[in-house]
Amino acid sequence: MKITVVGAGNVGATLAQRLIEKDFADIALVDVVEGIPQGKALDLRQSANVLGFTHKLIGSNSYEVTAGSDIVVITAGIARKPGMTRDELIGINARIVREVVEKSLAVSSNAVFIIVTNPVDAMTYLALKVSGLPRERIFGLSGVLDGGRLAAFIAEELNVDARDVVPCVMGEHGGSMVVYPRFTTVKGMPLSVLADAAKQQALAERTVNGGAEIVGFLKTGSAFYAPSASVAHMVNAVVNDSGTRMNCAAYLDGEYGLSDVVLGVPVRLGRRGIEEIVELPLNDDELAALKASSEAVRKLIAALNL
Ligand SMILES: NC(=O)C1=CN([C@@H]2O[C@H](COP(=O)(O)OP(=O)(O)OC[C@H]3O[C@@H](n4cnc5c(N)ncnc54)[C@H](O)[C@@H]3O)[C@@H](O)[C@H]2O)C=CC1
Ligand SMILES: O=C([O-])CC(=O)C(=O)O
Repeated sequence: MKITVVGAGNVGATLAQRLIEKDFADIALVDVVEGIPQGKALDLRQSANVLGFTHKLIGSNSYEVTAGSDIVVITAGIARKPGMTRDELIGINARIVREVVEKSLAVSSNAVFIIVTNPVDAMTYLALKVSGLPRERIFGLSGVLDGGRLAAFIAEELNVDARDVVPCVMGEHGGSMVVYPRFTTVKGMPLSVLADAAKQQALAERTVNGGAEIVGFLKTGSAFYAPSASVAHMVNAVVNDSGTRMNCAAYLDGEYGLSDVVLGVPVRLGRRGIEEIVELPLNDDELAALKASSEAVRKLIAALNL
């Protein structure tokens, strides 16, 4: 296996570290800034002796080293600062994602693409259109991260183990994201039963603002430990052809009554990418929230002028 990570910044470099330490694939780390991918890859390689991994890790400013990749993860782009929404990144990041998709695809025509760059739903849509690839092969990071945050907040609030939480956050990776208490469970019990309405509301609000909360602390950029762990979880499912269910930003073609839009929904991930889009039995209110979220993403997609 060979995995390319484009963008050797906070998310990309931490992801490269997580992946090389799993020792299941060669890793190519690419960035536009000279020296950064080379230096970070060299630094990581020097941990092989003590950590005991055997796969290759190369850093470069050129896509030659990425040729023949099975998976390409795109983290290239700018991150937001305090006071900004993810949407404000769209102009610069759309240009970057377009270029990265074209250059990566030219040398890895069979790869599965995982988009991280924000605003991720619109960037995943852009990547689909630029590449012309089937929707199974391009999807984005959203629900795994947002669900991980919800699980952390539930663990703190209800004094349970985060590992026992099966979270369900869908829709946009942005202000209109939707937390689904009926489909979020702790040891099989729905959050809608475990917590009163006010607590559910507070947990949902903190989840929706989870990214901004970290930006507020860090000041210079956004979260990267949980994001890189979330992408590694997605990569793992593809590498192992596991069929594991998780929520990702996927192109909808009639599912949930929505078409021609990218939105966070439950999917099964395997070697070919999205094996299945899972349609939960949402009630009218739950479906209305997902539709409203799709409208927010559609506005961003329209701004791409594709
Ligand atoms: N979808 C999600 O859940 C998440 C998305 N993100 C997004 O991921 C992106 C990256 O975040 P960070 O790693 O924290 O940012 P960062 O600023 O630490 O790293 C970004 C890297 O991209 C590189 N880059 C810029 N243009 C490039 C190009 N044309 N080709 C190759 N590399 C290029 C930069 O040189 C930099 O090293 C941001 O857009 C951020 O909003 C971050 C966390 C979660
Ligand atoms: O908040 C940001 O801008 C980065 C991101 O998407 C997240 O951490 O959820």
